[in-house]
Amino acid sequence: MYSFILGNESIKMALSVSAGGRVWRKFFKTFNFGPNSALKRFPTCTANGRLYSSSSDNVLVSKDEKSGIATVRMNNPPVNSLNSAMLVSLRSCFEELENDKSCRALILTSQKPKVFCAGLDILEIYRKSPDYVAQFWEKLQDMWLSLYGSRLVTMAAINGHSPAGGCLLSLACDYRIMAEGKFTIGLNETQLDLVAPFWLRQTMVDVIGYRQAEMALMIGALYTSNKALQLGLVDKLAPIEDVQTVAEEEVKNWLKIPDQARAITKMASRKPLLDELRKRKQEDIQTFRDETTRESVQISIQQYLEKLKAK
Ligand SMILES: CC/C=C\C/C=C\CCCC/C=C/C(=O)SCCNC(=O)CCNC(=O)[C@H](O)C(C)(C)COP(=O)(O)OP(=O)(O)OC[C@H]1O[C@@H](n2cnc3c(N)ncnc32)[C@H](O)[C@@H]1OP(=O)(O)O
Repeated sequence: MYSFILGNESIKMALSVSAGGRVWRKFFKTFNFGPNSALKRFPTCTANGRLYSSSSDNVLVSKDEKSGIATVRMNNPPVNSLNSAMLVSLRSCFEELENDKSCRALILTSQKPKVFCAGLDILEIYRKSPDYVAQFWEKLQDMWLSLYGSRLVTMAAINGHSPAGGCLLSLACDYRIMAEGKFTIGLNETQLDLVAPFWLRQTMVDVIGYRQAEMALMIGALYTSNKALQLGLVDKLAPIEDVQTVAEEEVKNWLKIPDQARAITKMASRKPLLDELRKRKQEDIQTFRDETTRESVQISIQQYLEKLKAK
């Protein structure tokens, strides 16, 4: 019964041979997984189990065939900022791993220690056309839907700074291990005169609770690793050189839980937010386009960029 969850077809197969099939059938009927749901897609994994067909090397993937644990390393120097190409590569990588029946978990980390991800590439929203920023935002939404809605165990191995979009990636995972030391994490959008969208704000609330999230979001707080651990924004700390090993150990613990029960439980708790974004996708894109192209916001972004360069 507890076979991998690969897509609708294999779920149906599992149900038909299972004594408890009726229960699961009722579950899937009740939750009516949407068109983008990881649980609904049919797998298209390659014959030899190797995957990832991106033509660029901004995302590096390695997979341990025995354990089914894939490591996804962001590789967009100098700071892994999320530009359009990066968002497309990440999404395609997450989807390919999702559809690889031998993959059970993914660890998301940075190829360049000290910076996990500097967030959205600010240049992608500076003096760009409304259509361009709209397309950019949709790429972010799609990447997030694929990571947050993944059937896999997803673990963020945060081996450096993780502001804004870096924190977004971390919050979309199931568990967060962060490097000890001077590194920071948080949703600092308001410092750039930006407002985090509802789906991102909600993940912060879900992880650290309403009061702390409300405060953190309003002041655009960036927390040190220690403070982040105290708040529950990350789950564990490790010396920077051990973050990957600790993540692998933690994943192995998670993989002791039967995949199907774990994934269904995860989806049951995440489905409302996934559905809400799917439903309000166009409205969310429009808000982003209108907000970011506003002259006053463009001036704030320009000032922020100047501050970054002058650092
Ligand atoms: C529907 C909703 C409607 C409206 C909402 C609108 C928007 C919501 C968006 C919400 C989602 C997420 C938003 C974001 O992610 S915004 C990005 C925020 N990021 C940051 O504030 C981080 C900025 N960077 C840093 O603090 C540091 O770079 C960092 C990560 C601590 C690393 O420090 P260090 O190693 O010292 O590296 P440098 O600072 O010297 O940077 C090297 C180089 O990279 C440039 N750079 C850094 N970060 C970015 C970035 N995010 N985008 C583009 N470029 C970046 C930096 O300027 C340096 O460039 P140089 O040319 O000087 O080498």
